Parts: sequence; C-alpha cells; structure tokens
Amino acid sequence: MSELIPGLDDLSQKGCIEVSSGGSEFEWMKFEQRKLYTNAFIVVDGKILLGYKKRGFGVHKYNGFGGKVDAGETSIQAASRELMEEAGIESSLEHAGTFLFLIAGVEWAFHIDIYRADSYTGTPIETEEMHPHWFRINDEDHLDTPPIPFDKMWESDDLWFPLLLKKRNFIVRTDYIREGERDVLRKWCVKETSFNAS
Ligand SMILES: Nc1ncnc2c1[nH]c(=O)n2[C@H]1C[C@H](O)[C@@H](COP(=O)(O)OP(=O)(O)OP(=O)(O)O)O1
Repeated sequence: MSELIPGLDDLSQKGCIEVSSGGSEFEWMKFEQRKLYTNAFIVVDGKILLGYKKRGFGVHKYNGFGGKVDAGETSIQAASRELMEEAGIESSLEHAGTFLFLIAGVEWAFHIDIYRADSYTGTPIETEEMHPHWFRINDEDHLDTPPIPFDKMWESDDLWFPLLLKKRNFIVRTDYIREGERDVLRKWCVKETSFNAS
C-alpha cells in the first residue's frame, strides 16, 4: 500500500490507487485546526463551467464555485448555496473528492469537499465574486471554446482534474508555500478511491 496521507481518514485510503505524488524531500505541514469548504464543478456536453475569481482568496484564478461551510449547514447544502450565490444556478451535486489543502501562513487546513454535476438549471451569471466561463474538456470537440486554463488555476488542479472529468472519486492533499505573490505547490499526493471519502 502507498504511504497514508496524513490529515485524511486512514480507512478511506484503504484500497486506493496512488495517481501522483511529489515533494518527498519535504515534511507535510502541521496543522491544529481544520475548516470545511466546498467546490463544485458543472460538466455538460464536453464543457466545464469555471468561475474567474474577482476578489478574496484565490483572486484572479479560475476555479469551481464554492466557499466555507456555514455553522448549521451540511457540506452539500453549502455547496448548493455557494453555486447559487456565485453562479446563479441550481444543480443536483454528487460528491467527487476530498481535498486537504494547506498553505504556509494560514494556520488552518482547508478540508474541501469537491462536487460535480452533469446538469443544472438556470443561466450562469456574473456575480460579485465570480465571472463564469465555459471551457472544452478535450481537443476533439468544441474547438470554438477555449481549453481549460490550467496556467491560471491552482497549480495542483491538473493533477486531479482528469479524475474529476472521468467521474472517478479521489482524495488529494496539497501543501503550498508563498513565494512573493505566488502560491507554489511544494508537496502533494493524489489517490483514486473506489468510494466516497468524507
Ligand atoms: N488549492 C486549491 N485548489 C482548488 N480549489 C481551492 C484550493 N484552495 C482553495 O481554497 N480552493 C477553493 C475552496 C473554495 O471553493 C474556495 C475558497 O473559498 P472562499 O472563496 O475563500 O470562501 P467564501 O466563503 O466564498 O469566502 P468569502 O465569501 O468570505 O469571500 O477555493
């Protein structure tokens, strides 16, 4: 079995297949506190909907729609609320992955539940926080639509996006450091799971 990812449930890693890892020369960062977040991706007809973040954490990056889980909310309720607040749409979301994200300088770990859906209702709209855009998911179709802009996303996104797009469930941990204005990926591990880890 591959090395257990610290900070993620040991049981959920049983039987997982490691897809990618790096930064073995570094220790995993320590953390005392964990905060819950969500991130939702809509994939329809060969295209994925991403939002350009206009303010706050991760500003100027493209990402799914999501944010903090509020007190009294479940993760799926938070994911649906954030999708409506940030993109103006509703969707029946399914859990796709669990992502533990640390960044030097922030004392808590971000425990992010990743969701996906292949349909939605409403029309994606620009909101205070996000500007929605469609991107093609392969180079065979929709050549009039731009490809996924990995160079303007979190550096680790291209490690787990293939699993998200293939509808495979996964767990990920990424530890980042800050170099000036840049968020730099230092250590990571991505595993495919055969079931939902939460
Ligand atoms: N490394 C990485 N890759 C992909 N996605 C993310 C990360 N780190 C992250 O934090 N995220 C995601 C998780 C969330 O979807 C957002 C961050 O949430 P944030 O916008 O700060 O939360 P809100 O509750 O919307 O914030 P405010 O309303 O307080 O601005 O990024």
